[in-house]
Amino acid sequence: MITKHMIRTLMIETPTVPGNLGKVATAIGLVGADIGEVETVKVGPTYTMRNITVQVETEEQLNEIITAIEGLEEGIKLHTVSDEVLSAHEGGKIAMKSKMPIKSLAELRRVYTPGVADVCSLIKREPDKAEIYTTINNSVAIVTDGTAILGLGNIGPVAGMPVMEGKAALFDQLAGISGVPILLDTTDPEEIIRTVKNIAPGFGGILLEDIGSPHCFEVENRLKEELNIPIMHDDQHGTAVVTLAAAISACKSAGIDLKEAKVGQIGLGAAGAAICRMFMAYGVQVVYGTDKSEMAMNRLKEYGGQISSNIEELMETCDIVIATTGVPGLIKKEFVKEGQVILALSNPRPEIEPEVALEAGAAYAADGRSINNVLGFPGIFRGALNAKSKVVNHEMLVAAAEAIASCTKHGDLVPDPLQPEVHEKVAEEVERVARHVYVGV
Ligand SMILES: NC(=O)c1ccc[n+]([C@@H]2O[C@H](COP(=O)([O-])OP(=O)(O)OC[C@H]3O[C@@H](n4cnc5c(N)ncnc54)[C@H](O)[C@@H]3O)[C@@H](O)[C@H]2O)c1
Ligand SMILES: O=C(O)C[C@H](O)C(=O)O
Ligand SMILES: [Mg+2]
Repeated sequence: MITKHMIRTLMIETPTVPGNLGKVATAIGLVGADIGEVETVKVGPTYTMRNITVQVETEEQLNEIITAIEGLEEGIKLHTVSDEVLSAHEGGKIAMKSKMPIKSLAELRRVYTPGVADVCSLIKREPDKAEIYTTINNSVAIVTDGTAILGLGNIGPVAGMPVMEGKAALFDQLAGISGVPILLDTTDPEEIIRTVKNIAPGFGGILLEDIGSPHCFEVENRLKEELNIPIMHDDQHGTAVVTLAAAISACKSAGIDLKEAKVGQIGLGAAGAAICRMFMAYGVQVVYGTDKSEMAMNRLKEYGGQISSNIEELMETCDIVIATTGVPGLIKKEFVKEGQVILALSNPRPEIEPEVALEAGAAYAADGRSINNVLGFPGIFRGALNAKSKVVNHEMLVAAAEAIASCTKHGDLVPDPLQPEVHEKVAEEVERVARHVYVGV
């Protein structure tokens, strides 16, 4: 079954007679669409109204469903077709809210002036007190210049805002962190660095998001040198953590030693380069790579990786293949080798659909929806902030990968991202390693 990416909700009326819902379901199924939720909105004496969610590949397929349902007789009526994903975004997904009630003058004076002046003066005298009396230490700036939004490319920061709001929503719900989207109207590395440094006093950490390569490398390295708070480019290190966790789990299930496996990467941009470095630092002996950019290939050589001249050659050589190109369908099913592990991580659509890779002989296959940095970044920042760490370093990232792998059931590649224990475990391990490094044990 190919994953279908368009989700629509159909409001359908059927006479309250057994068998009518079945006719609707058959009409949808014959077109090749998938049915998601079925919600009964109203059961009347003569008719029943339901919202049926369908997942389709294209507009044409949606139109075929509409025609098929309209063609059903016996009083079956299609009332509306709505796009619930779009509706869910109306007004945006996040808000800055007060934690304090302000309903009386006494409360107003406590929360704001004149009371607040004493708190300001205290922080002026003792700057460390900002950690206790402000939200700074629990806030992370989610910074993008819009140059590599998902696999959609350079669509600009405003078009990328739904992703940044999504990251903020995940920070809140999975780790209790206030994530604040910051959209930059520049793609110049120097300007990005200057801007982030100028806003840094308001944050306990900085998450760089969907900033394309190669400028993301300089931006991240310089900010790490010049600022004293945890900084992480999610597309690089968040992705590398989760990919390493998935590879550890796949190898454990398949009885292979990851360090001896031949790992191959298609796409060596922000995500690909970091995955390569992480796997090598973990102890993987050989990492092969291919990219259409010569600069990216040179980077691979610098890291000690081996170049494959094309995708076919890489697929032929490797046990574990990781793709981060942003190009849907790039890996043809004919390239898949029996028993291979294929992680096609591009969002919103992978280089090969997991179902296609499995049918073609892969032992394990997954896409960027399940192997996603959502499993890493909330807990990594929770742990770093709890430890009052000034950095996010390699040891903390490996601890996060091992924590994710330890929460994964045998036969799965990664755990369910909505399982709170996963994020708690990642946070706990990252905090433990960060504290260990700090006290210099
Ligand atoms: N699942 C996740 O958690 C996750 C996280 C980060 C990025 N990603 C996905 O990875 C993809 C890349 O993101 P990025 O931030 O690394 O972008 P990027 O622009 O930094 O890197 C993309 C790289 O792919 C290369 N490439 C493009 N087309 C190619 C082709 N036909 N053959 C070989 N190489 C090709 C480019 O030259 C570039 O080096 C995106 O689709 C993104 O959604 C997924
Ligand atoms: O944001 C995501 O869902 C994944 C990742 O950061 C991406 O850019 O694809
Ligand atoms: Mg991203």
